[in-house]
Amino acid sequence: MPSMKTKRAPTIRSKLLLLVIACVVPAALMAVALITYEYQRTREQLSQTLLGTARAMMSGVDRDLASIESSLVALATSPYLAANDFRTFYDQARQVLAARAEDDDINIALLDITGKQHLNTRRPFGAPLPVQSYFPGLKTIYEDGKPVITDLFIGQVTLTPILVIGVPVYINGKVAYNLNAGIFPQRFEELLQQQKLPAGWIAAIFDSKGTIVARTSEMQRFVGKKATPEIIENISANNEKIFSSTTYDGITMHTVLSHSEISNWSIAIGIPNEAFTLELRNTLLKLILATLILLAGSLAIAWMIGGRIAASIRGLTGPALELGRGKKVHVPPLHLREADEVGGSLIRASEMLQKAQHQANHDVLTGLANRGLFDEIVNQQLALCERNQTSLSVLYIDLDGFKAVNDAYGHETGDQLLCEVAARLKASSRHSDLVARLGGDEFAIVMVGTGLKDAAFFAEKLVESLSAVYVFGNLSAHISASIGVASYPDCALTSDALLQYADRAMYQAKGAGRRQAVMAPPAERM
Ligand SMILES: Nc1nc2c(ncn2[C@@H]2O[C@H](COP(=O)(O)OP(=O)(O)OP(=O)(O)O)[C@@H](O)[C@H]2O)c(=O)[nH]1
Repeated sequence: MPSMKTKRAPTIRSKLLLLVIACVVPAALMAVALITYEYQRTREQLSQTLLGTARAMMSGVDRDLASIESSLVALATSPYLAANDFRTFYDQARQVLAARAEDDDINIALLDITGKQHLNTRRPFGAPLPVQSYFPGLKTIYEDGKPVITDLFIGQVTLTPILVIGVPVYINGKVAYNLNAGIFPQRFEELLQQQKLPAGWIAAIFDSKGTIVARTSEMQRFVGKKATPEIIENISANNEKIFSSTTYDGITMHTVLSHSEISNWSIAIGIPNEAFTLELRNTLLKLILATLILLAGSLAIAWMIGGRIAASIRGLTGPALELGRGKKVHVPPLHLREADEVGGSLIRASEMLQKAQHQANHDVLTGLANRGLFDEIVNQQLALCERNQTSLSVLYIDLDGFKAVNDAYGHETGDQLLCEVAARLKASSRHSDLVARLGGDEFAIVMVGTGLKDAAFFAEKLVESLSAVYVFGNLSAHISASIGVASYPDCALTSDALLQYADRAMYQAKGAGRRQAVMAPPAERM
């Protein structure tokens, strides 16, 4: 026969643990996916909000520049310029600056085409001034007569980074001078600070070449410096952009950039990536921790419940074995409905088995032992008698005149009479004796530890008891009994022989006139 490897089936506990894992892990993964999705959404929303802020800041800068430019354009029409009255024009320019109270970081200068400064509000009128000033875009004012906003450069008077808005001054239809306003970058730093960005966030303004004009932090260190290549690359794209960049200090920033078509300047706002990811990481860590706690708790509960279920099921093992042995099954409460139901089924199966066993060994009408059981018990008891040197007697009982009762009162009354006979036999015999119905109106009794004489004495009494009138309602029946008695070891040594001799003696009783007991003679012993 081929060898068969039996694989051990998984336990309830392992199945429950698997169930818990199958429930908790997908839920946790789903939560991770949702949190990550939410994180991406928030990041996207924040990017859009930031872009809006950058756009608003950029137009604030544009408005500021435009306002300065328009003040200059108005001043450039001053009649004092045409009259070469620079002294009065100087005072007028100062008044314009004074009217713009917040503009102490602006100065006004008047230059001719050679770059000679005729006045500069940063110096008293008449004080020496650079004879050949130059700023980027100076020439174009004379060439195309249009205002210019320069990039950041080092001013000749202040020797610090500065930028200039220059407008043409027309005299007799020709550009005779350029009137310009020098603006310190600090003006834009203030504009950035007004936004009150959260700590760690950085905003910066860049001119058209990507030079840092203002920055929310470390202004002194960075002003006039070129932006990082990533920023410059995105500035040149001339668009609104959301991208990742790294600062000079090596901090990776989530950056938004807004570019102005008017000034050609740009504003960038950056949030450290760390600020973004830290929140996500913390949330994910909390989720993982919560999942682990939940998993551990659920596994512990599953382990406990699995143990209880297993104990309930194992509680059925004993009753199942009892059932197998044909014993009456007792099932204790198992505290699990299904196990209790199986236990109940085992009890019912045991009851059915017991009933079947009883039916196999007993007479259906009287409930007495049948011939099979009688033979079995006689054989068992004979073995004991042989070992213990004790005696045993068999009484073979046949009713006299029973057929007449059947015939006179019917079969049912005959049955009732047979039951009454059985009851009288049971009532007369000892607990240790076995009463059997061998068939029809024939009965037998095996009397353990009883010799031939005692058995014969008992048989005679039994004849009288069985011959007493039988009353069923208003019916009364008269029968009697003939009994043959045989004993071990006096008459026979085997069950068959004992029954045979008792039967023969019973026939002798019949032959002798019925209603009597006859002993099998010891002489007939085999
Ligand atoms: N009511 C009933 N009658 C049965 C049953 N089994 C057998 N009999 C009848 O019992 C009778 C037994 O026959 P006999 O032993 O000849 O009847 P008897 O009148 O006692 O005859 P003797 O033994 O010679 O006295 C038969 O008529 C059977 O049909 C039973 O279970 N119920």
